[in-house]
Amino acid sequence: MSDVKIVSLESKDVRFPTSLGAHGSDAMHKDPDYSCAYVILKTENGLEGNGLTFTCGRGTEIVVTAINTLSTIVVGKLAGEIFNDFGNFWRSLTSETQIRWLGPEKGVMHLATAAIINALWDLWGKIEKKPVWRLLADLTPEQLVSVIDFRYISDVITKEEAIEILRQSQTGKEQRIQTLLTGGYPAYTTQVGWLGYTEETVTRLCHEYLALGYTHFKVKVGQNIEDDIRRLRTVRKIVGQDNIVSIDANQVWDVNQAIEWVKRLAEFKLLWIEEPTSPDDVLGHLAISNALKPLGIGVATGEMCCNRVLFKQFLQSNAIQYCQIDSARIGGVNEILSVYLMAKKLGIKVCPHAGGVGLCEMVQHLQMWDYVALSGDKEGRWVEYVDQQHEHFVNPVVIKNAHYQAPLVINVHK
Ligand SMILES: C[C@H](O)[C@@H](O)[C@@H](O)[C@H](O)C(=O)O
Ligand SMILES: [Mg+2]
Repeated sequence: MSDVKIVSLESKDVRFPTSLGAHGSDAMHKDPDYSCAYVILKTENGLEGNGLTFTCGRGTEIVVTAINTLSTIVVGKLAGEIFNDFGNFWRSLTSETQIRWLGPEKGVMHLATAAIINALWDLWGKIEKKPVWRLLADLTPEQLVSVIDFRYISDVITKEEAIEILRQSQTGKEQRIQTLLTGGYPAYTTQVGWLGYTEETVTRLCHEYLALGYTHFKVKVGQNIEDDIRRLRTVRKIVGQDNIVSIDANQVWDVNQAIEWVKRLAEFKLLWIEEPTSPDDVLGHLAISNALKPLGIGVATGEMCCNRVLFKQFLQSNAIQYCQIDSARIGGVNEILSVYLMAKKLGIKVCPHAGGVGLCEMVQHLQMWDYVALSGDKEGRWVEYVDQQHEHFVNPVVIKNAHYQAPLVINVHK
């Protein structure tokens, strides 16, 4: 492991005026300006680790300040010192004796943690000269588990159990790597259904994405029931009955309102309703899930789930059927791995949230690792795909026939 020192951390406030075109708009976030708080770690031998967390415009400066506050815990450390004991380093970042009061392990501080932790994984990948999915897949079960902080989740999964699950999942790994390298990983798209798009735009985009090979489309709902019915009718007419349609309300409803509203949309044969209510309301999601089960509609959430503890409760109580981890919301790769392990143990599918700025670029690595080294399964799982802001990345995602192509090389930006 490299003994190279991390000599600086720079954080940037990067914003794009996407609200001008209503790109990314939903019932709750009517005018998002896709933005990010971006982290650049530099080592003494000239390597860079890049990471980010996604934001919607105003307030990004607060996340940047939080990153700067945490930077003293990272700068001056040897990379090897961090990566050889990553679980404990993660805990030192989230349990700093005074800063912890600002979270703990949630909100702005956890977004900042995610940006720093993701930059560290990028750096580790560059040191090992491997894309992160491959770095993860090549770690032994013991090494992988050593990056995770099991505090608060050991009642559901212990270190030893996690090692055992990972050991069992080694069977067939090489073959799955080959399958991934040839076929990629399935994507679904939300690009067709932003709430602020006109009927004409939705129609055009549905045709376009159908022609690109997509089979699963997500539509924003929740502002006006008549509009939702009209829009879903349009989408269904174009994509047909055999393709999949899901909906996303971005937390606008009360629990009973969610049940009533979604029942009125059930005729459109929906796979899931995403974020029907508050992202913290485990029992509310359970009530919605129970009410919609007879209609064949699942419940999905996760893009604003604050940490592994809340994910534990959603998974434990069967309140959700689709677990939507987000690469930049909880405390970065280390904590997300613990959610994948709990989901695997409890038999719940992970379908990551992506889009934003750089979320597709980051989360593809985690889902590819999951396929290769943990769940071993792609059936009924997709990574979200949104066609925005990819051009700003040195290694943008590559999608072919609605499948994410596994990143192979590391192009280091100089
Ligand atoms: C404000 C954002 O675009 C959200 O609407 C978006 O992340 C969305 O919830 C999604 O699932 O893609
Ligand atoms: Mg969503």
